[in-house]
Amino acid sequence: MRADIVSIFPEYFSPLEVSLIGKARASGTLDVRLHQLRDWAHDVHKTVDDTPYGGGPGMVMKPEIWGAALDDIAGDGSPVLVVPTPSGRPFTQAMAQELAAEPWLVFACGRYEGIDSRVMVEYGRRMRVVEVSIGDYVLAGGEVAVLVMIEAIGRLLPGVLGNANSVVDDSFAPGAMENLLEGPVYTKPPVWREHAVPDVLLSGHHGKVARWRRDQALRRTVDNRPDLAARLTGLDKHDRALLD
Ligand SMILES: NC(=O)c1ccno1
Repeated sequence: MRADIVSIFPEYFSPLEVSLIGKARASGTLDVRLHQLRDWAHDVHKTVDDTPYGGGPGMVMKPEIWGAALDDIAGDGSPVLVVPTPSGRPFTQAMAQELAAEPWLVFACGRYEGIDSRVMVEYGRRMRVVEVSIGDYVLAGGEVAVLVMIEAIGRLLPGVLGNANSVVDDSFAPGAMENLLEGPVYTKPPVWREHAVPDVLLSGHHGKVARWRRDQALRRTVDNRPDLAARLTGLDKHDRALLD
């Protein structure tokens, strides 16, 4: 996968040089290319924003600058243009899976009050444009949201995770874990400051361990995400007794 990131703060993305994503880049699985948006602004101050039509606070990012940058980066290609914004569609594990199947993503990091909306209309004519929110809160710009998305997407790429099975057991992963949060996890020692690991996990009985883990996931989902619990399907009598 190729991932182009356009930002006025490309230095935000140094974390993409370490850990799993750094290894994915080194192996060639993920080709991240950073672009300084101001390189397409040719006035002496490298201006990328201006006042909003209709008045109101803040500044809006200029369409000409974004157009020049995206034309150069995308050329005649048709990447998926991903625009982080609080007003976008929710970024979910399912969307991460969907985007991980794409060969080429271009991330446009807005700042100030956002990018002139005509940019998304213009590029929607020649490529898929997704405006995405990582949560119901407002950040100072799209950079942190792109870090989140690249991590969530990059870990799904073939060979990035040492154990591909761990993706299957992810919280929110489509399938058995969909709408279920992961339960508690433990490692050695078996007792730590009087806190003992649940006996079932030491039993070696795989069936009982699986049942216990699902019960814990159900309980955590009901406690922390009743909205997800309401969407759970395929629950048996045992599950329902836990939820009530
Ligand atoms: N919530 C978000 O995804 C976001 C992106 C930029 N500002 O907030």
